[in-house]
Amino acid sequence: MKNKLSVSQLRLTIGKVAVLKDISFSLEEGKIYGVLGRNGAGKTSLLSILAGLRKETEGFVSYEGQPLFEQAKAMESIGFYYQVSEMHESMNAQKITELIKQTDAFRPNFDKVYAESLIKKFKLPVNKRLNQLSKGMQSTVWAVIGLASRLPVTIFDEVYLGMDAPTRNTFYQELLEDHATHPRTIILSTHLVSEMEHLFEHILVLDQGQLLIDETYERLVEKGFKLTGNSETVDYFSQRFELLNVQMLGQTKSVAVYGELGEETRSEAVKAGLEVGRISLQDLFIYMTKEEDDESVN
Ligand SMILES: Nc1ncnc2c1ncn2[C@@H]1O[C@H](COP(=O)(O)OP(=O)(O)OP(=O)(O)O)[C@@H](O)[C@H]1O
Repeated sequence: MKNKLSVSQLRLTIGKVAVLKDISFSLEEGKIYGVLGRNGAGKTSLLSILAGLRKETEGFVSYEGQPLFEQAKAMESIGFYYQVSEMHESMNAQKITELIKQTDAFRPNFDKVYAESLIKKFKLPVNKRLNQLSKGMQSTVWAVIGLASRLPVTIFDEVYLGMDAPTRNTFYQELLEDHATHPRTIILSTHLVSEMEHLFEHILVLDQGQLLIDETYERLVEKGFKLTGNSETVDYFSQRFELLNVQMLGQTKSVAVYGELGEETRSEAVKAGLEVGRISLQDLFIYMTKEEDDESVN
């Protein structure tokens, strides 16, 4: 598949703070990406660079092979939808109907009929101004605009945080259905890992400004697993992998590890009496991004 966006040795420094550190990856056409990271990991900073809204300090960011920043084609093709409170004041003074009309005029792929059907589905009051809506409703309006714009690259930076659970659920369903009929590159940043993981085809994990993981969803969840059993046997097998977490349950040891297990090692481990289990993406994310002094992770 063709690469849409590429990032090479990207660094972003703000003041004296190294916000993004030597990041390289490519995003393919038509895939849904999850960008995961704890608070302050650098998600918004990275996504605003991908949207061409911020310039990197060092490195190279390209859209379809051309430098991205201030490139007209990239600006027309990439949409960035983020948390409501940060949206521009003048936009928030508009009615939903006006916003739809305006978007229809400047986004060539915008599907007005689809937008109106979503507005109905989400029960949004079309004649109210955005700043008269609740935070969750405002987020939903931007999610609707983002979906119906059908841009080649759509970035949702935690736009769903203000929505309640049923609204988020409808948004996820719509996103999957619309992506199936109109494939395009979609990037979703979140820390709502367990509730959104079914959406992702590929995952990037950021941690303290570094890219920790760049992996397909399938391979990522396959590479995280748990070995449980006799302590010495667990140690013998787990030393071949990256150790993520250790738990002692009496004489039984349970470790979460990351790496290529392979069928041969799996059957050896099972033969040696170990239980080999899966770990959820959420746990994998927690283990990989925990800090030394985090007490919430045992
Ligand atoms: N304008 C700025 N001036 C100084 N530091 C900044 C600025 N913008 C971001 N940062 C710093 O960059 C780091 C990454 O911030 P960013 O907003 O990209 O993280 P995030 O992963 O999106 O976090 P969250 O999940 O909390 O929204 C943080 O340490 C933040 O304090």
